[in-house]
Amino acid sequence: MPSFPKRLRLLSLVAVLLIVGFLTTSIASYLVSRDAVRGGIVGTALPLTGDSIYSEIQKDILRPVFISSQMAHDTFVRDWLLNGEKDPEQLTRYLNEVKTKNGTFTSFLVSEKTRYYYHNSGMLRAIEPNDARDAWYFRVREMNKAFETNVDPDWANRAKVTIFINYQIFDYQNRFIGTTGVGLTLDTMSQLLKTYETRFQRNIYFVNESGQVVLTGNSAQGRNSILLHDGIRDVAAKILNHQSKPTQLSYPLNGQVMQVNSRFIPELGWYLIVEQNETADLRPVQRMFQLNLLISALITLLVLCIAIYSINRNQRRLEALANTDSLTRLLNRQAFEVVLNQKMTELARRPCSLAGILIDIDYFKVINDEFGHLTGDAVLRKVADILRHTVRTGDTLARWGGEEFIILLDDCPRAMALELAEHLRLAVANYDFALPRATSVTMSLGVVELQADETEDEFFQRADYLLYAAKTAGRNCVMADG
Ligand SMILES: Nc1nc2c(ncn2[C@@H]2O[C@H](COP(=O)(O)OP(=O)(O)OP(=O)(O)O)[C@@H](O)[C@H]2O)c(=O)[nH]1
Repeated sequence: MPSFPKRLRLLSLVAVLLIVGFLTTSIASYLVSRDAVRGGIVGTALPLTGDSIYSEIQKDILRPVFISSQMAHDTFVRDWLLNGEKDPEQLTRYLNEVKTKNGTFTSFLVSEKTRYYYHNSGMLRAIEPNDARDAWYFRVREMNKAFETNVDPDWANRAKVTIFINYQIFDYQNRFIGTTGVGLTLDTMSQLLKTYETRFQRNIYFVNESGQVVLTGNSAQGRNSILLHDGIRDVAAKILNHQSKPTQLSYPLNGQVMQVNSRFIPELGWYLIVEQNETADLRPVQRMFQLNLLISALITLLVLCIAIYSINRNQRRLEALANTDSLTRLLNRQAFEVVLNQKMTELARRPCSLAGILIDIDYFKVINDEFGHLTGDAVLRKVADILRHTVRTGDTLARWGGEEFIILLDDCPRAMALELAEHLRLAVANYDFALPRATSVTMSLGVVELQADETEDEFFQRADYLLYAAKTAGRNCVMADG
């Protein structure tokens, strides 16, 4: 059985192995799950959200492009311009009809000849080359494509930010005669962003080429520029890269990690930014990690408890085996000597009477020789049983060796010890061991009372002497000192 420090070392080793094993598997599975969640956000969730919003936006922009194209090719529009813009009411009705039917925010026409700006609510004013608000017209006039998408404030509608589709109008000889189109309010897109934000729990917003937040659902409200905002400003330069290919970035914010997916939308000249705090998605993984650790700690504790219990139980069993005589199940000589030592120490502190009875089976060799060793063993076992059942509880009975037994009687004066010895002698002598030829088994006994200042050896010597005296006196008798 390992000694206490050895046991402690063994248990520590088991604990360390379990802890290291559990920690390694828990951490490894946490890292794998975390990477899977992160991979899901970065590789799938954010790009998909970006793609969905982008396609929604394209849909929203393509429809007005189609409406504007129809307006630019409408024979009524072209004839009305070519016929000298005679009845502005007629055009206003037309523009109003386009707006109402298609649910656009505004519809307009600018004549190249008169430079008048016609609006669905009537003729607004003449546009001026030097007016910054009208710069768009002179740009459209010169461009080599049929239309452009322009995000500008709508001056006819309290400068509300609007997406305009500016479509060139040509006469039947392909000469430029004006520009027409519709405007869309950004409210629809803002609503779309809000819906996506709520559904996917992500921040979705647009910034222009200089990083200003131009359109948001709810999340980026209050943000002016991504160049100034904590966290994202570290990656702002990488976002504003003019690439329509989606860019995937991440930045730390208040000890958490934000994953960002951004893409340039050429139709708008804006960047669509989809952001997600990965911490929220990682929370279940972290909770699972904590649960794993807790279970690991409990298992480690349980294993240690079982190990301690088994070690102690085995130790007790081994100690019992080491102290017990295997044939008779009585204490052996070593165990008896330990008990005697304890009793003598106690006696020094608290004087009281202590007696001993040394017992030897008479002519045991004859039993062995006549009936065999197995019968001899059986007799020894039976004598031990008789002694065990006859001594008082609290008395210490042991096999002293061979066919000898010893009893230590606590708090027992000589007379009482003598009485017990006689009782034992008779119990064995009268017992039928069922040996052939009705052979009886008898014992000789020596009874001693421990004297003050007597050593253990002296005590045994006297007991031995008295036993010898009983033998020489004819056996099957008890001899006591005094
Ligand atoms: N069967 C058996 N015999 C044992 C055991 N231990 C000792 N013996 C035998 O016990 C016998 C003891 O014999 P002796 O010491 O000569 O004494 P005795 O024959 O009992 O004669 P007295 O003591 O003089 O009455 C020996 O033959 C031992 O071999 C045991 O565990 N089993």
